[in-house]
Amino acid sequence: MSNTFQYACDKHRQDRATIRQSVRNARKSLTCEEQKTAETALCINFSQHVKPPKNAKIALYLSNDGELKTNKLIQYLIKENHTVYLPVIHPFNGTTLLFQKYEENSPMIHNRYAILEPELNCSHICPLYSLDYLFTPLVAFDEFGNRLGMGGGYYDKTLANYYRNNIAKPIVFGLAHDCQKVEKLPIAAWDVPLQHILTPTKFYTW
Ligand SMILES: Nc1nc2c(c(=O)[nH]1)N(C=O)[C@@H](CNc1ccc(C(=O)N[C@@H](CCC(=O)O)C(=O)O)cc1)CN2
Ligand SMILES: Nc1ncnc2c1ncn2[C@@H]1O[C@H](COP(=O)(O)OP(=O)(O)OP(=O)(O)O)[C@@H](O)[C@H]1O
Repeated sequence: MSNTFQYACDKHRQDRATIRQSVRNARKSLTCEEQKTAETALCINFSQHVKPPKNAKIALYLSNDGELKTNKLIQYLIKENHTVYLPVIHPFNGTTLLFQKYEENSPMIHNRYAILEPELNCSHICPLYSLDYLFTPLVAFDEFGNRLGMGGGYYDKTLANYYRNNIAKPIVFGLAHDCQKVEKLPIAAWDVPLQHILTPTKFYTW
């Protein structure tokens, strides 16, 4: 590998890490009150812009690290007779995600990042292509629908074949606070762009 190419790669990685750190700090400094308001506004904005099919299968996540809280949205979706799925880090490869059905009384455990996930139960796993909607967490997004995550590459790896194979389902959304929007992200070849982003006040479509 040439020195120039190596320098460009290192710079790119460093730029992504800098944005990741500054946006993580911004969302973590939101007050409890701001988080609560955002969580309620998200439910309202969802019901105005997103019209799931009847009895839809919808993957979300449980919030961590200042992420937009999803608890109210999950309760709302269950009440509307949709089925909610949460990510579980794959027990064998440890690098991709499975999506497991979540109900109020589902047994939960902490994963390696101390994020709650359903205790693995193979009969409750939904194949990716049977999900109607997949809501991904993200650290930063830009006006082109690019997504920067926590840096584990879990969603990118899970969705790697998605666009290549031109698969219709699931529709992939990002969920974020408004303060997570940046002008332009330095993108990587493996980044999976989003079709929609929902924030407490906006709905973006590409
Ligand atoms: N709520 C939520 N769930 C999710 C994700 C997410 O971004 N948010 N993920 C999205 O992919 C996956 C988990 N990915 C994650 C990757 C890194 C860290 C994290 O906190 N990293 C620490 C360093 C941890 C270590 O030292 O091992 C850090 O950067 O401070 C958290 C989640 C699956 N579940
Ligand atoms: N499709 C893929 N195939 C192989 N490696 C991948 C793939 N996607 C991502 N990676 C690897 O994962 C690492 C982390 O990727 P990246 O920084 O884009 O994660 P992220 O999008 O921020 O995290 P996440 O998707 O977990 O929220 C990268 O260093 C890259 O090498």
